[in-house]
Amino acid sequence: MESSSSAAAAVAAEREPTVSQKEQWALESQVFHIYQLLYNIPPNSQAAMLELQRDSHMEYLVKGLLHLGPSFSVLDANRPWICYWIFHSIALLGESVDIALENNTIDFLSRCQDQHGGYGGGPGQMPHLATTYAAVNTLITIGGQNSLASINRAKIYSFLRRMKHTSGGFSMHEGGEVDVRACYTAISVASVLNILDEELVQGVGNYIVSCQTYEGGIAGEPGSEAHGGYTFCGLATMIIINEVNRLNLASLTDWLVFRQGVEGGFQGRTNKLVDGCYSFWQGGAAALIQRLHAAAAGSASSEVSDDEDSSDREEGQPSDDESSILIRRHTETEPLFQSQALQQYILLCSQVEGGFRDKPGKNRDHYHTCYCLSGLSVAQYSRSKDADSAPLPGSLLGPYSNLVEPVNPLYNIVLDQYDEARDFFSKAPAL
Ligand SMILES: CC(C)=CCC/C(C)=C/CC/C(C)=C/COP(=O)(O)OP(=O)(O)O
Ligand SMILES: [Zn+2]
Repeated sequence: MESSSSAAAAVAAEREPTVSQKEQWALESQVFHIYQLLYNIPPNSQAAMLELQRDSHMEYLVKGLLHLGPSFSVLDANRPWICYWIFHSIALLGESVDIALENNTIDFLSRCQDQHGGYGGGPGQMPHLATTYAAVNTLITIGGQNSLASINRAKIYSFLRRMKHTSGGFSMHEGGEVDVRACYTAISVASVLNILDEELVQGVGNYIVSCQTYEGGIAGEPGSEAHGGYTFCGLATMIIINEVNRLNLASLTDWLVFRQGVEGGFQGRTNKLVDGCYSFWQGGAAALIQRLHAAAAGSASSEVSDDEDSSDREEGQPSDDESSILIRRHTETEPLFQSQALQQYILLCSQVEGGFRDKPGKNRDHYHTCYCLSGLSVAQYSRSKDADSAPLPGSLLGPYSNLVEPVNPLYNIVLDQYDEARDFFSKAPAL
């Protein structure tokens, strides 16, 4: 029988931090020390500042919706984006808004829907791929029959076909620029609405491969500089169309991991400053690569054969098996980035009283609030075994109340809402 003193020693040894935990703590305190010096943070304030200020964020977000007015009458070509940034942030916080506000938003977005398909920045405005992506993601985030059924899939399909460009890519709008963002928004919308087919996919992979640069990241257009925003868009698109292995994933990964700065946040491109919004663009891309590794290791092969039935798929439509595996099953290995350091940057440097910002010295806005919270989610769940299982102990920075909802990183939609939409559109009639 074990003596009580050796049992106590065993317990103490179990509690003894491992070398890697000690290294992690040393790194965290070093990073915090840098913040204190840079941003004049008073001593002993670390714990309080590491808290997610949920109430003040909700207040800021709801005020943002009310500011759009009862009929969203402000003159702005970005209104579907504002809706997405706000509704997605609220969903990440696990909250919802008044039903009247939801109905107002559904009604407003219906009025942005063009009679020939796609959504514009406001009623009567030209349909645009970016605002179409934002409107569709908002309606999925609101969820429910009214919201999902308000999307005219057949007309969106015809809009997407009209935006298809001879290069294989897509134009953002009629006569507009062709770039990786356009490929992503078109393919993401088609995939989530279950209207993706060979005609839409044709040539997209070639176009994106031509945008991967010598650095390893992906540029907006062939010949331009690799950038986090476009790297996320290109990588997610290639996964959705099941052509991700055509990218040089080793050099993409190399490029990506070196974009995390000593401050803990990510920069968008080489030699630029870190910025809170890249917490998602780069952090989300890292999460996708991490899941590709898990899928390649075959950890999900049994799940595919059990759960996924591709027999009722439209002929010519790419299988979504690969992307489903990716989302459902993570990896048990360490994340590709310093997840705690990223959470520190988001909470200590980007968070303000109500909302998030690029960096200290900048003002908060809804775009940065959305992408900082999305990045926080990706970081918190970066060591979870499955898509919706709780983060492993030690991977959540700050109190448990900091935990936000998990997302499907391919679309950046909260997982529950994505699941509802997937189910809804899988039952929708074929076009
Ligand atoms: C879904 C969708 C529409 C995605 C958009 C992706 C995205 C954020 C692209 C970034 C565009 C870009 C080149 C910003 C550089 O800005 P900058 O020069 O001000 O910033 P930097 O100094 O950080 O590079
Ligand atoms: Zn930014």
